[in-house]
Amino acid sequence: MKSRSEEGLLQRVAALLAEPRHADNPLREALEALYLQHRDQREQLERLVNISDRYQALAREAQQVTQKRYERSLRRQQKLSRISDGYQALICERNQTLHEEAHHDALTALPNRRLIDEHLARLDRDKRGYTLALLDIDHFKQINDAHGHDVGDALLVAITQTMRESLRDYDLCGRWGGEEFLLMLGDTPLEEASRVVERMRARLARVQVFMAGQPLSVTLSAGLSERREGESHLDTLKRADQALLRAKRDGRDRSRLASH
Ligand SMILES: Nc1nc2c(ncn2[C@@H]2O[C@H](COP(=O)(O)OP(=O)(O)OP(=O)(O)O)[C@@H](O)[C@H]2O)c(=O)[nH]1
Repeated sequence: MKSRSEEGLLQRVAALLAEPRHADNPLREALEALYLQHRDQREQLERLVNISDRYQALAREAQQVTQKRYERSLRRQQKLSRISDGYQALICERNQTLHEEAHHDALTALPNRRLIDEHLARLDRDKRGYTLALLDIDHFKQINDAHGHDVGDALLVAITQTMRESLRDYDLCGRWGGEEFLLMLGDTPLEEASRVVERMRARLARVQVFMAGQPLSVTLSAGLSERREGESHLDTLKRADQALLRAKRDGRDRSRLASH
């Protein structure tokens, strides 16, 4: 703050003022007043510089505290948002699982009645042509009675696996009831659907599960109906069911087509 030459000058002035031989000097009084005024101003300036330094230190400290607080709050926000993202992903996954469970059969994982109904309603809305095929395992009760429900279940699972593999990408197969399945073949006329179903029945007849080393297999009967112009899926279904009944009556292990 004080330069060395200024300090030296002040010391010289103070020494001159202290000299008794200058006591009567006419300039002494003015010099002393100047000296005192300068000293006051210097002290005042030093105080101001001190205040300014303290203020700057405080401002720096406050800025650091604010910065730390901001970083802490940012970290907390990031953590919360990570938790919230994870939670949302979990809810989304849960919803998907719930949706899957609500629309699929627990044993075979095939679409259940609810999903089938939604699909049929969509087909009706789209006013597209389609053929429905009801497939029913023949004498399934005998399998259950002779070998137990678990073997029946295993056979159902094996059959649905093969059904899924035999379907075209745009077809849908659902579990209609216990041992009954519904194929929904969009944009497929009756004759073409019949070929698809016959191919599938032939493959399904070759599916086997083993019981005490003995192979078990089943045959399936099918009833097919093609949607008539303006008809609702309920009527198409009814005609497929009647055709299935005929297939059963005619000896099972065969398909019957409803008149179009
Ligand atoms: N293991 C097992 N059996 C089932 C399941 N759902 C239905 N069933 C059985 O399937 C059998 C169906 O019997 P029915 O309706 O008399 O028909 P079926 O014996 O196949 O005779 P037809 O259809 O006339 O050829 C019953 O014994 C049901 O208990 C299931 O999820 N698992």
